[in-house]
Amino acid sequence: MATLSWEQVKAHNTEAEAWIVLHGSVYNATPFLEDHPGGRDLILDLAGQDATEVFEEAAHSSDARDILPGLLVGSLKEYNKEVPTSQSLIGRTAEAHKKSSGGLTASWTTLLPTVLSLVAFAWFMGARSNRPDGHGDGGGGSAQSGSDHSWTAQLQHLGSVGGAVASANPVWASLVAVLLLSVWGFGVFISYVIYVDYGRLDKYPARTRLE
Ligand code: HEM
Repeated sequence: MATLSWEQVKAHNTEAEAWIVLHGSVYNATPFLEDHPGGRDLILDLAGQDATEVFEEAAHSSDARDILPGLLVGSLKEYNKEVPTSQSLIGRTAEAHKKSSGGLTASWTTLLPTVLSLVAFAWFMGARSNRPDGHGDGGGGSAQSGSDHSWTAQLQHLGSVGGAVASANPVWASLVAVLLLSVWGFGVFISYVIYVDYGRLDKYPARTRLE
């Protein structure tokens, strides 16, 4: 690949030879001028110059970037500017978004309800088997002790009702459990799809600006 100097780049500032510099590489934009969705003038105004910042500010898509290799002339001899691509900005924006939501990343939002339900289930089962009477799970418990109105007693009661249903009709109980799990899984899946889609700003028009 040809190594070019700034003098050479600056000399190619006409419509017939409109060279622009992007991230230290030199491109001849002339064949693409008429096809540029942002208009030919935007590129022509920058002919013979470094267009990296404005190019990235316009958040060009990966489709736009795929055009570049076909226009490549060479690389600039000296170029030490580090301009992040809007593609990497998108990655960082998604990352920052994750952090700003209190560390509740996609995997946590998936894991947390699972862990909590498992803990609650284990606790219910434990509480149920530790009941002093051990019988009458279906409706018993309302007159067990003075603490029955506390939330823990209510939860234990709920657990014992669940346990009674499960032992009375395990097939039905498993079907309900599977149904609930599927609804929950579908919810997690949909929120994840929305999240990932949201993070992919490159899918939207180039005029989308990154904050
Ligand atoms: C050879 C270099 C360039 C190529 C291959 C290119 C390619 C494209 C493509 C394919 C789009 C459509 C949207 C997308 O896919 O991102 C676009 C839009 C755009 N480009 Fe470029 N571009 C180049 C240089 C520039 C430069 C130097 C500017 C300077 C400001 C610029 C500004 C814009 C703007 C503002 C839009 C949005 C147009 C709109 O949404 O109406 N582009 N470009």
